[in-house]
Amino acid sequence: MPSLGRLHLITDTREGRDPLAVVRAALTVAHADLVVQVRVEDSATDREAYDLTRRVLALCASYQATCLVNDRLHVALAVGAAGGHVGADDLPVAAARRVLGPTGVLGATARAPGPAREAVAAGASYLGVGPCHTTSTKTGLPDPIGPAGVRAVVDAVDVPVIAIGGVTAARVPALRAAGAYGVAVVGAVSAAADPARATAELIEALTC
Ligand SMILES: Cc1ncc(COP(=O)(O)OP(=O)(O)O)c(N)n1
Ligand SMILES: Cc1ncsc1CCOP(=O)(O)O
Ligand SMILES: [Mg+2]
Repeated sequence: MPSLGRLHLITDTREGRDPLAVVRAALTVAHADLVVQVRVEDSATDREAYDLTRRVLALCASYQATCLVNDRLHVALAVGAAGGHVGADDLPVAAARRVLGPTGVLGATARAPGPAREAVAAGASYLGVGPCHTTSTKTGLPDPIGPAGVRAVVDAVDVPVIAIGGVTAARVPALRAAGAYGVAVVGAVSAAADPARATAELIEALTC
């Protein structure tokens, strides 16, 4: 498997957002360092998810960037994306691994060392760990775990840990110091006045 990018941009498909414009802007800066995870609203149809993912994948292909699909692994397979990401309400990690096959990139959400170890044993190739900080992008989340919570998971597994939840460029150094391999963001790029600049700041923070 090629090495995983350190900056994961998760699409924001809420009303009034323009996910393709944001992905395009981020790719012009981050190129192959970017992983784009296509995440649609639960209310979106599979056809909508499929159409968006095809377009994101085409953009990613121009920059040799990686495209993953959140939750809907059949969409990932249908478009030929590199893999997908699952959490507690999605397919179990072992089932997701069977769907994607041995070479697909499979992310799994984990917030604590025990579940993190289980996810890796079941076939996760990286872990999304958080929420690290408070976020308004997703509701119903448990309390933030902070850099110390990230460190606890990092110490328990031997796969890349991607910190998620309220991540900004200013918060990257503490997360990296805690052992995070990379970060996943929605708002830090999608809600920025200048998504390309916001991407550059995140990349810079990740490479320091
Ligand atoms: C990199 C990364 N980490 C965590 C998540 C969250 O996934 P999940 O817990 O399944 O929640 P939803 O995103 O599906 O609402 C993620 N998507 N990516
Ligand atoms: C999908 C998800 N899972 C945990 S936090 C989160 C959203 C992160 O969004 P933001 O980067 O805007 O805080
Ligand atoms: Mg999910």
